[in-house]
Amino acid sequence: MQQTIVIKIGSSSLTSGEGGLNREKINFFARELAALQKAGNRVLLVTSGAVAAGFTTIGYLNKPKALHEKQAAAAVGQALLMQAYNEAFQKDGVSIAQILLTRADFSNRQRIQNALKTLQELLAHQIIPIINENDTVAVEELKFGDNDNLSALVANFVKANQLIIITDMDGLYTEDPRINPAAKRIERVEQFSDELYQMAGGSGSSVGTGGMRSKLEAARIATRGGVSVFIGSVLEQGDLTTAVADCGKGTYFAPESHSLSMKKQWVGYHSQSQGTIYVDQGAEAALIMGGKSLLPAGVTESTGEFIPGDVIEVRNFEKRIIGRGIVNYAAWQLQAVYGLSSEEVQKRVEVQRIEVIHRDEWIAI
Ligand SMILES: Nc1ncnc2c1ncn2[C@@H]1O[C@H](COP(=O)(O)OP(=O)(O)O)[C@@H](O)[C@H]1O
Ligand SMILES: N[C@@H](CCC(=O)OP(=O)(O)O)C(=O)O
Repeated sequence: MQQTIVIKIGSSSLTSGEGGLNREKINFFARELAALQKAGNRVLLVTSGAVAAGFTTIGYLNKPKALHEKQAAAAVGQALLMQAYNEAFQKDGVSIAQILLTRADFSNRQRIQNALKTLQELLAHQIIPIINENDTVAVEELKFGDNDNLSALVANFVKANQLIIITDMDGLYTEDPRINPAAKRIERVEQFSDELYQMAGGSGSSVGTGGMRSKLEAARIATRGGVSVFIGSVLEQGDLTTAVADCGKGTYFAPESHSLSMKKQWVGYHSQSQGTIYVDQGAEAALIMGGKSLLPAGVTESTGEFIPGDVIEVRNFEKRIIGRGIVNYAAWQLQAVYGLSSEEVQKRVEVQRIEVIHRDEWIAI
């Protein structure tokens, strides 16, 4: 069966710790991806490695931390990365294309629809799109940073069958094996839990960014969109095909059977939030367990200058994010009715809908 497969390769798998590209590895991955495409699949690559590839050319001794330095390194490295991929894929007679995206592009309907049409056109012509974050223009607060989340959004957007996240570790372990060598690998995940998130730590290498935590977040986003996910290693010839065939060296995540609608995906993951609403424990339970809408009675505070129709974040009494939704009140209207009954609210403000967030426009995170 022809499948649409998004493959994400992290910096740790493409570069050396001291910076610079590892051409042998790039040639190897190009061969693996070409084989997958020749087997009849639609293949997209999300690649990291621009910063790690470029920083030595600029003269930095280590992977830079300041944003302007990372952006400069990425500008140098992205060209080197594409040059290396181009030469590698040419050997297998495969053409490639470069796509650079930012988080802001996903929140803009027209821009992302254009990107989708471009991707579809490329795939129809057997060209492998190679996607990275547009590091030089991304603003710090809105950066993907690690590409794991970017790969999940891409996978959902193209309605991929599988997302394969290739890293330097053969899957998710009960603890970072670099810290505890006795940690055990988790073969399959059917359901996400707090316990699972506690296992996943940050990056263990000098070139990686998000570690297992951001990979787990990406797996959650993609599986909610109906995409199967694999996190693991691809080291030898045939490993990628094996990973796609459900017997790779890593951890598999089952897709949710009732995947989120495009609208809910947009609310939860693509859109930019314009403010935050804080709710009490009763409202949290109603939203999370009861499948109910949020009413003013459960709101304790809000921040941001939102207007009706904006997407906002919802946080609980511990200030932990619990979800996102489309708000039916302007910030000033909501401020006038915190904690009030719906009857009281109607006397004080004029709103289209009494619910602060309707349950159909709410997504738990
Ligand atoms: N529970 C865990 N299981 C496996 N790896 C983990 C875990 N927690 C943290 N890690 C770390 O995550 C790293 C992979 O993430 P990262 O360095 O961001 O790689 P990449 O560049 O491939 O995205 C591993 O090298 C490992 O040290
Ligand atoms: N867009 C950046 C990604 C940075 C990064 O380190 O990501 P990752 O290796 O996936 O954790 C780059 O190309 O360098």
